[in-house]
Amino acid sequence: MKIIVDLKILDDRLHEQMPTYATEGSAGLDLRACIDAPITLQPGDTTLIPTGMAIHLDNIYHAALILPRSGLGHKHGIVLGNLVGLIDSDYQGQLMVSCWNRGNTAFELNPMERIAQLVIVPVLQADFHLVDDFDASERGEGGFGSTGKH
Ligand SMILES: O=c1ccn([C@H]2C[C@H](O)[C@@H](COP(=O)(O)OP(=O)(O)OP(=O)(O)O)O2)c(=O)[nH]1
Ligand SMILES: [Mg+2]
Repeated sequence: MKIIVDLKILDDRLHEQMPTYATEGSAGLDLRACIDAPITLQPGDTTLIPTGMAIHLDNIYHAALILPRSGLGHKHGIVLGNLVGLIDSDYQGQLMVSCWNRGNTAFELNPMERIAQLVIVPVLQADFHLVDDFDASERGEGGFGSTGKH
């Protein structure tokens, strides 16, 4: 489904490099590192990177997720310090990416490099109905491998 989302550009360089879906079927928009000079991320380092943009989803049934890019994560160990970023629908600040070098070699992050991706997702909010017992389900309380390995 397509929705319209308010977006503010906070870094002029983005006017030339607006976030776009790379292909018609892309789920994520790549976010760029709006930094002024290259940053070297040593193994184990985590640093907060500004993306130069803000969005206001303005709908309690929408959220956005910041996810790693698979190439950076798999080949270079560059993932997110918070594993996944959750952007609330009422957040109006700059989108920030916590960049973590979980690998064992240094990584140079260059200005305007695509570092992570943003996926907009639907959300359900719950009102909780307190109960003493649940209606029985097939799984019950089994988890953590309770169904076996194969
Ligand atoms: O990777 C991220 C994660 C969060 N945020 C922004 C948007 C989000 O709506 C806000 C708060 O995020 P979260 O609720 O995950 O952080 P918190 O540590 O619980 O902070 P708060 O007390 O502000 O909710 O920070 C980012 O820009 N990037
Ligand atoms: Mg929070």
